[in-house]
Amino acid sequence: MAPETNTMTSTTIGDTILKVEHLSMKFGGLMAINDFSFEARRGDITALIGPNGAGKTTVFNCITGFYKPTMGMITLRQRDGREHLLERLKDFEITKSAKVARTFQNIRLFSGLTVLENLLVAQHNVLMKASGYTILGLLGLPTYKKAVGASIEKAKYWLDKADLTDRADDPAGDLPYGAQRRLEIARAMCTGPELLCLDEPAAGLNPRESAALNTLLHSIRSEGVSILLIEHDMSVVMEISDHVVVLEYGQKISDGTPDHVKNDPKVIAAYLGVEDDEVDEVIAVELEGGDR
Ligand SMILES: Nc1ncnc2c1ncn2[C@@H]1O[C@H](COP(=O)(O)OP(=O)(O)OP(=O)(O)O)[C@@H](O)[C@H]1O
Repeated sequence: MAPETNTMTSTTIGDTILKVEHLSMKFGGLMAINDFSFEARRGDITALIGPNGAGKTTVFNCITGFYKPTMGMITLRQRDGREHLLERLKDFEITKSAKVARTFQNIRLFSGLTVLENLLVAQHNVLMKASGYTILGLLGLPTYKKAVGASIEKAKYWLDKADLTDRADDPAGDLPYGAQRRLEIARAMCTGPELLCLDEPAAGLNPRESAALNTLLHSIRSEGVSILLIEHDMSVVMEISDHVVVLEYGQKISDGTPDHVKNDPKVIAAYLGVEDDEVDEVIAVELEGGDR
């Protein structure tokens, strides 16, 4: 069990951790997200998929405080029952108070710092709090020393989970691409999130790296941490997700289990690039196919 990570119990499985209601985001004349609602359940891996430009990253940016939505409500419900309206919080409060962590499409590590240092820097907030924000605290307070010990334990734990222990002292920038992706996720886990948002974590990975990523995500889920994922690689989505939500042109077109979504004619039409007025035709053909 990860240091300070809560255990998943029967009372917490299956309840809602994130509720997005009537979310809209307008950029000038472009309605990037239009009245979009969905829920992510605690302990699930929820995937947000859709064609290029559908609005997936915009939704992530609204959830994690990088954008203020034009309209809508985003509620994060913590294990202890506390609720946070994310659209009202600043991005750092979303990480610190609501316990939402994220990674980005492009890797954002401290490439000159070692792998271990990247994981310790992520725990800066906890360490500073334990120091009482004073130099005396840094030098002598027992609470600070205890917090340092706990941070190192947590870093070691996630190094192991991300299969990076043997690279702990190497500069992060020297790691192969797939290992850098896992380090980013391990670093996000060191902030102690309840919800982890991953923007295309499998992009650019080879099959072996992709399998290592899946193992890491499964182990995160087994700790009771919920995952919200944007992903283009359908084999990753279908293999690891409990729940899939599909966006097209900023609107939800499907929502359900991977099997449900995979067989949804609207999703098939969206991915095949069928025009709106041809969707009914595609659906009819699919339904006929289903009857055979
Ligand atoms: N800051 C911005 N200013 C103006 N338009 C934006 C901004 N961010 C996103 N958009 C537009 O909003 C729409 C949705 O973009 P978004 O990046 O959210 O889609 P996406 O589904 O994540 O795409 P991809 O799969 O290609 O990453 C696009 O038309 C995009 O050009």
